[in-house]
Amino acid sequence: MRRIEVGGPQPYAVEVGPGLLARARVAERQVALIHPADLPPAFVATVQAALSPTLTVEVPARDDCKTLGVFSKVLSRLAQANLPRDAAVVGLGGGAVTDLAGFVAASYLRGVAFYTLPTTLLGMVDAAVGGKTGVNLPEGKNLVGAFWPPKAVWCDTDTLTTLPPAVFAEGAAEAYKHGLIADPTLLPRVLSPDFRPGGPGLEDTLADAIVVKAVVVTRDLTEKGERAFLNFGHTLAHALEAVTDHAVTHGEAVGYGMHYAALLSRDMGGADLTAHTRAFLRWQKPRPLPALTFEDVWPFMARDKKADSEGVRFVLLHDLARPYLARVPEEVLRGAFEAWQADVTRLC
Ligand SMILES: O=C(O)C(=O)C[C@@H](O)[C@H](O)[C@H](O)COP(=O)(O)O
Repeated sequence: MRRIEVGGPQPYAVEVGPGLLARARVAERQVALIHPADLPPAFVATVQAALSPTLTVEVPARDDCKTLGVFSKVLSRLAQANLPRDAAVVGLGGGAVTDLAGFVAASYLRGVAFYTLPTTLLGMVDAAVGGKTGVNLPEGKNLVGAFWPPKAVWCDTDTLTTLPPAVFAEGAAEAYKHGLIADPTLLPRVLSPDFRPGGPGLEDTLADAIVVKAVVVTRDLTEKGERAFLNFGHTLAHALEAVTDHAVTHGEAVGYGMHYAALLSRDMGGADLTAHTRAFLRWQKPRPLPALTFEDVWPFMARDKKADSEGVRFVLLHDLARPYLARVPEEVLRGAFEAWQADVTRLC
């Protein structure tokens, strides 16, 4: 069992280990439990037994739950149950549902307590930790939301054994990203055969990947500075998700997006780290992309949240663990896009 402390205005702990769904405890007397429709019923039953929720709300799976329509319906369910302000919202499931549940918690009665029980690798390494909550708009990913940190995060590693291998591999993209931006020891460990559900390398590699995020969000909860580095690969990734209406999953898109960001980093004068991002794509084996042009993705990249009034900014790497934010000239963006397309067509 590993315990990772997250500091900042509202400190909390992330616990990583087996059997945690049954051990979840909250201080609040009333609880709204939110989970996706495709979650194994045994997970829901275990958490219901642990927390005796006032109501349990099932929402559509994956990003289909991250809409203003679903958000509004969930809020109505809480209001119809007269859930009071001293209640808690608990998000159980993958990153999409914990993003939605957190935004519900941040908004209902202007804010109630929030807890996360991630059941996917992506949720554990990334989405359930750090307090970025929200939903998508047709115009782009996560365009509406709030910073609303959880009071506790329980990563029950037993849940990972039920994941299809492709879903586990999706989540590995965020752990690999933490290796590229901060802790290069993670790079071989994520690609190692020991890093698998039930494997000997799982708990420590997962926990060390979470530590990277915990350190950053402790220092910069609301992304005034270094938190933006956690967005490495996400400018193209979010565009791929939006332009394909989420047919490309977040983890696949991050794998693709990291390779684009590595090409941009090289073309802007940084070290050539593309062997790492190619190795990751070979390992992850994302589904092939539809044919896309730069013009298809550019409108979505232009709405990226790292853009300021002077335009879009990308997270690039001078070298491993040396991230920085930069504006990139259009000809460099286009050139790297062509190189990226040639690579991903060959590799994936
Ligand atoms: O926590 C962060 O900060 C991140 O950027 C981590 C990302 O991996 C994550 O997907 C995040 O939700 C994206 O944030 P966004 O601000 O680009 O929507």
